[in-house]
Amino acid sequence: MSEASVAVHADADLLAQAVAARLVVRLLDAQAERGQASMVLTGGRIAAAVYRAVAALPARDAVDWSRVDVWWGDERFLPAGDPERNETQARAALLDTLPLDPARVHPMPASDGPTGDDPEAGAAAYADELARAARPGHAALPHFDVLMLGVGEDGHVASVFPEHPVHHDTRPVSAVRGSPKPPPVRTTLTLPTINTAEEVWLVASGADKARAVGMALAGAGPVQLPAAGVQGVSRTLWLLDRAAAAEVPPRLRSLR
Ligand SMILES: O=C(O)[C@H](O)[C@@H](O)[C@H](O)[C@H](O)COP(=O)(O)O
Repeated sequence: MSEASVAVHADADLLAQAVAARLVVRLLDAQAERGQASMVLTGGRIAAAVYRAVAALPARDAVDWSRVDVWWGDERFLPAGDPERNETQARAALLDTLPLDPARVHPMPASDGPTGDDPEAGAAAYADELARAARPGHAALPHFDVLMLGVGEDGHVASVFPEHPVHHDTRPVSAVRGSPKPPPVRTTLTLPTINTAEEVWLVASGADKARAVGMALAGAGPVQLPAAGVQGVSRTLWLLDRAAAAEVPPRLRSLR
C-alpha cells in the first residue's frame, strides 16, 4: 500500500487545471502500458471544475477515448438525467465532448432505471456490472487506473460518510440512506473497493476543507473521517489548493 503524497496549487482554478493535465497523462500512460485505461469519477464542485478543464485541454485528443472505461465512485440516487446526478454533471462538463465508446461508460443506477426505485437492487446491479468487467483470476472488480475523490467538510469521500452504517457493509457497492449531504439516498463504492484502484487522488479546494484534510493526513480513524481510510495500491495523491492545505501536517509539507 502507498504512502500519501501531497501537491499544493495556488488556487482552485490552478488546481483544476493541474488535475486535468495529470488525468490526461495518467490515461495516456495506462494506454501505453496496457492498451486501455479506466477512470473512476466522482461528484461535487471541484470534480466538475476538473472535468471542464479536461474538456478545454488540447492534449486530451492524445487519449484514445474509445478505449477508456468510465466508472463512478458514487452517485445520487435520482432519475436519469436529473441535474443533481454526478453522471449528468460529468456528461455535461466533459463526457459528451469525448468520442467515448458508450459500452464503456458505466453510470451508477438511476431511481427510474431497470432496477427501479430500490437503491439496494441498484447497488447490487452495479456490483454485477463491475464483476462482469473484472479481470480473469482477479477479485470481482475491474482494474481502476485512477479513481478521483472530492473531500467533504466532514471528511467524507464518495458517499462514505463519517459514522455511517456503510462502514460495515462488506459488499463492493453500497446503497446509502440518510446521507447528511443531500440528496439523502445514494450509491457508493465502499472504502475497500476504492482502495483497489492503482492510484487514488483526493482533490480538495477551499478553507472549509482544511480541517478534514489535515486530520486525515494526520492519521484520523476512517470511520470518523473516511478520507483517512483511502489508500491507492501504488499511489495516494492529495491534490489541494493552498486554502485546503492550511492544516497539512508539517512532515508532509516538504512534498509541496
Ligand atoms: O456526490 C457527491 O456529492 C460527491 O461525490 C462527494 O463526495 C463530493 O465529491 C464531496 O462532497 C466534495 O464536493 P465539493 O467538491 O463540491 O466540495
